[in-house]
Amino acid sequence: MAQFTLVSGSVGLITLQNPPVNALSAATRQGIVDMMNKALNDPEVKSVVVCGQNRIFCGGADIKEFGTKISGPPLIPTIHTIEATNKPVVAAIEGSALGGGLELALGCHYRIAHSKARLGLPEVTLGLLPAIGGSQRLPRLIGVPAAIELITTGRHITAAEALQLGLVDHVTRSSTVDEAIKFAQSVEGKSLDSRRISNYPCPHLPDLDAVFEGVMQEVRQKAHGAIAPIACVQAVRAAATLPYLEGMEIERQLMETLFTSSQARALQYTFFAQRAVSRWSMPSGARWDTSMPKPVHKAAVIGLGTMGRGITVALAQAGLSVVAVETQEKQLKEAKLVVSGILERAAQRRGMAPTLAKITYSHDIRAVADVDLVIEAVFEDEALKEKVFQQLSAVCKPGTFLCTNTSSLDVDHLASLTHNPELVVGMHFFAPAHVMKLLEVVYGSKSSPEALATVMQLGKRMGKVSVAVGNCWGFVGNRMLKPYMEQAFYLLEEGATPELVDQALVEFGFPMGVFRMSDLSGTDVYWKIRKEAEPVGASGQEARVRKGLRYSPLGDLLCEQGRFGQKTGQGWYQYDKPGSRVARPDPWVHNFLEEYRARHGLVARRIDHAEVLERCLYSLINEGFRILEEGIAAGPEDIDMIYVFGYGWPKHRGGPMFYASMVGLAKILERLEHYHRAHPDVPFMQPCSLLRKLVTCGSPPVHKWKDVIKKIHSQL
Ligand SMILES: CCCCCCCCCCCCC/C=C/C(=O)SCCNC(=O)CCNC(=O)[C@H](O)C(C)(C)COP(=O)(O)OP(=O)(O)OC[C@H]1O[C@@H](n2cnc3c(N)ncnc32)[C@H](O)[C@@H]1OP(=O)(O)O
Repeated sequence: MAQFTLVSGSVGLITLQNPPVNALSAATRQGIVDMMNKALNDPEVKSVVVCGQNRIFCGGADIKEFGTKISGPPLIPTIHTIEATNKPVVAAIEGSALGGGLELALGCHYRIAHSKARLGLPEVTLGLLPAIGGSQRLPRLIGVPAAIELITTGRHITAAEALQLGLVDHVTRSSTVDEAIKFAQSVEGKSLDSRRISNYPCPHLPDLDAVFEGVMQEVRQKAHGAIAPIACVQAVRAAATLPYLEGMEIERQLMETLFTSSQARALQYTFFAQRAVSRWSMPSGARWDTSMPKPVHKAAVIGLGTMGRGITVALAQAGLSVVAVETQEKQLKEAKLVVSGILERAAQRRGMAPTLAKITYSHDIRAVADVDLVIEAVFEDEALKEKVFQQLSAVCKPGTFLCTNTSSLDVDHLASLTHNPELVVGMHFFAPAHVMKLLEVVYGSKSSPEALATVMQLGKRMGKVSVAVGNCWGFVGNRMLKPYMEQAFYLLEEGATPELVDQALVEFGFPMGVFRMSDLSGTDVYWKIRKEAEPVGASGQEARVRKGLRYSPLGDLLCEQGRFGQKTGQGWYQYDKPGSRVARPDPWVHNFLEEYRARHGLVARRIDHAEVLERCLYSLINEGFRILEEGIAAGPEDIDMIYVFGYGWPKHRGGPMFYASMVGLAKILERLEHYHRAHPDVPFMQPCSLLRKLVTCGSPPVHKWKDVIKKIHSQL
């Protein structure tokens, strides 16, 4: 797990060996301890270089060990030994030096990095803090403000930025290990007094209290209830105000609290779930490792509205040649300006040349004749999309993959209009498409494994978290949103205000509540979908029952007043002017709700946050179980990643299905039964049979659910 070699006569080269990322597993830590002792006790060794096998220094602590009984030696004493020795120790950083890996490097006397290396302390993203001395050494080395920023965001930085911050001593484009060996020899026998970071005083900051107060406020606001960022600030404050060893004790105490927290478990689950969803499978048995993607060099986007523009940017930034098609001249002109602007600003931020030349614009759909893949992103209108798919099937070269960015239409139906339905796949992007990480990749009943593999690969190239899902109304994300929004409307009918519902959801950790979100995306978006799905509710109709089931027309009534949300300056909230982002409670809405309740003989009652969360979240979770039962999502991780990366579900709660397992499946079942008894006309509250089955099986942990689902499917 770590190898020692004597090189150049006097340099002890210690190589971490734990593929794929040389994580600090118990065996690797033992290897480091043993090899370091060997190097420091060997009189032939005058200096030491630490590096990692396969051109990666170290990906940090072994995350798989968290949540298990930790064995093996701790690293802190070894890092103290390294720092205290009189033999110079140089870290040769290639690939990544992250978390515990960077903390190990901070204990070395010198750090040399390859120009392509990435460095960071991402522990916060796993619900932890850099607890191998990182929270104490980093501020001493690069100053409090920069250290706080890096530690509380967990951002990976480039070698160039690390050099600028003083985190590394030298950056090289040639062999890092060779340079480190030469450098180590050049400093053999020299004093290391000025190289021991734990001896540094923390750079002085005037008005420390005010600085930390401001930082804490900012971090708290961004954390949405996550505790690790707060602990990170407290640890850095200890570094800034206490002697090193006292700071280390604070670091240890804070870590003790975080290490066993449910938030850390959720965030670590998210880390692995994010990687697990790329290992997709289809009900037919086709899988990621047996299906070959086709190369995609040139792609086309049809329709340059908001979504089409974002998709064009994402494709160009992924290095593809793009044909962007828009039939309306004015829209085409505007799109060119917007797309170029986004690409130029992004390139400027990255210090690179923009990729404008990669895009050709056309108002003629025939311009897509030679592309490998098309993404249709025209207005969400069934007849229009049908026409586009028929045209695409006629003009594209054989073998071109045809994708639709629909959020609600039937992928199978669109596929049936083409000559090759096996080449059709849904690509459900989220706005803004070049920013949002989630891509729902929807396979239809005829989509080929090759088509799915190609689109999943393209999603990866675009930097998306791509999740393969089956074809059904709303796919996974929007389908689960329906019961959530429905419950929010019912709560208003029963006495809640939009502010109360939203506040409960924000306190849970969502960046915004359901009504604020609805105002932001436009209250008319779901109005249109509702009207298409249930055309019975003509304008003005207030019936609270549809097809024998409870229905709330509140959203429809609001839209009939022209209150389409932020863009019109009025929705569930009021805004200073159309487009303004500051939402204020609106007495008009309160009156509207009171009048509505009076008209329907509804008596407002007191509703608390717990009820809001149970009704909105448990009904959404229940639908998640139905999706799993039907095989629309392959596993709970798929649903969770869709919610975390597309719907603002707080990462530190792991996604709805993980959250359900943390709350306890028996409790979720009991509460759903309770609400279903109270509202028998709300089918979304009727507990799904998979949930019942899991509870009967003793509520297994989330990673075991697939076994129960497989059994259900095999019995079907
Ligand atoms: C009771 C109280 C006790 C209190 C005290 C207990 C103390 C216990 C010790 C605590 C130590 C705390 C301080 C240190 C903490 C840490 O270091 S936390 C880890 C920090 N590191 C990271 O967050 C890095 C995570 N990894 C990455 O960002 C990327 O993987 C990468 C390194 C940049 C490489 O990216 P890429 O090339 O894209 O590959 P991936 O697909 O992401 O990964 C490849 C496979 O490797 C697995 N993996 C990656 N990192 C780790 C890791 N650190 N541990 C375990 N496994 C890792 C990843 O899952 C992939 O696996 P597969 O999916 O199976 O292929």
